[in-house]
Amino acid sequence: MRRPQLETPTLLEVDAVTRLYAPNQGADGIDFRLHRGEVLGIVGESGSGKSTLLRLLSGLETPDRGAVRYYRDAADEPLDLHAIDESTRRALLRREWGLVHQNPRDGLRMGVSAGANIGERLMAHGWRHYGAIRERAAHWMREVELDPARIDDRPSTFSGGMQQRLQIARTLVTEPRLVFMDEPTGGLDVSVQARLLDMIRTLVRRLGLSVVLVTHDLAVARLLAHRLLVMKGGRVIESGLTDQILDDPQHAYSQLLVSSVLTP
Ligand SMILES: Nc1ncnc2c1ncn2[C@@H]1O[C@H](COP(=O)(O)OP(=O)(O)OP(=O)(O)O)[C@@H](O)[C@H]1O
Repeated sequence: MRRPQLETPTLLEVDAVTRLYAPNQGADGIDFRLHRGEVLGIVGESGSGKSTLLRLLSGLETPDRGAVRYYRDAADEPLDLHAIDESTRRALLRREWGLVHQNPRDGLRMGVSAGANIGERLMAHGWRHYGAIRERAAHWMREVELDPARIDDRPSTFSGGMQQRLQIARTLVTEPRLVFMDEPTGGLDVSVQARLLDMIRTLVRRLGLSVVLVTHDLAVARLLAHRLLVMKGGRVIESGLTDQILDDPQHAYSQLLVSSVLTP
C-alpha cells in the first residue's frame, strides 16, 4: 500500500481493526494513523472499548480482522503486527515500544530494587557494564523526579505516584519510539496527577515520543493529546484535533461527554 504524503510520516496504521466480544462490546472497525511525534488520545466512557483497542494495538490481543502496521523506517515496508511471529513481536515490544499501565504494579517488578527495575530493561538491550547501568538508572530516576538515593529501595516502599514515575522511567530508559499509556494518572490523588501529567508532557515533547493514550479524563486528554478519537460501543464516533473536539464537538455523544453529562 502506498503511504500518503503527510507532514510527518506515519508510524502506525490501524486498518479496520475489529475484536468483538458481543455486539457493541470490544473494538469494531477502527481506522486511524498515528504520525511520528504525535500524541493520540482515545477517550470514551467506561466499556466503550478503549482498553480493548490498546491491547490490539500493542499486540497483547489478536483482532478478528483488520491490521496494525508499524512503519519502523519511513523507507521500509511496514511490519504487520499480527502477521509477524511471536518472538519478533515480543522483541518489538521490548526494544522499540513501551507500555505504561494504569496500575504501576502491572509494569514493575515489585520484588527487585528501583535501580534493577530500570536496569534490567537496559540489560535486555545488551547493556552489560554494571557501573554504566547503575549510572543510567540513577539518571532516569532524576529524569522522573525520583531521588536517586533510593535506587536500592524496592518499589513497594514508594507511594503510588512514585511507583508510576518509576514505571515511566523503566519504560523510557530504552528510548522507545512508540509508547502506549493506559490511564497513566488514574487512581492517583489530584495533586499527584497534576505533577505527573506535567512531567509526562515535558518528557513526551523532549523525547519526541509518539504516544497512544487511553483516558476517560478529558482534562488529561486536553493536556497531552494532539488529536482525539472518541469511542462509543466499540466504534470511533468522532475524531479530530483535541481542541476542536473538546471546544466544538459535533457528535451528540461527544457533546454529552464534553458537557460532563456522562460520567465516564
Ligand atoms: N476479555 C473479554 N471478554 C469478554 N468481554 C470483554 C473482554 N474485554 C472487554 N470486554 C467487554 O468489552 C467492552 C469494552 O471493554 P473495554 O475494557 O475495552 O472498555 P474501556 O472503554 O476500556 O472501559 P474502562 O474505561 O472501564 O476500562 C466491555 O463491555 C467489556 O465488558
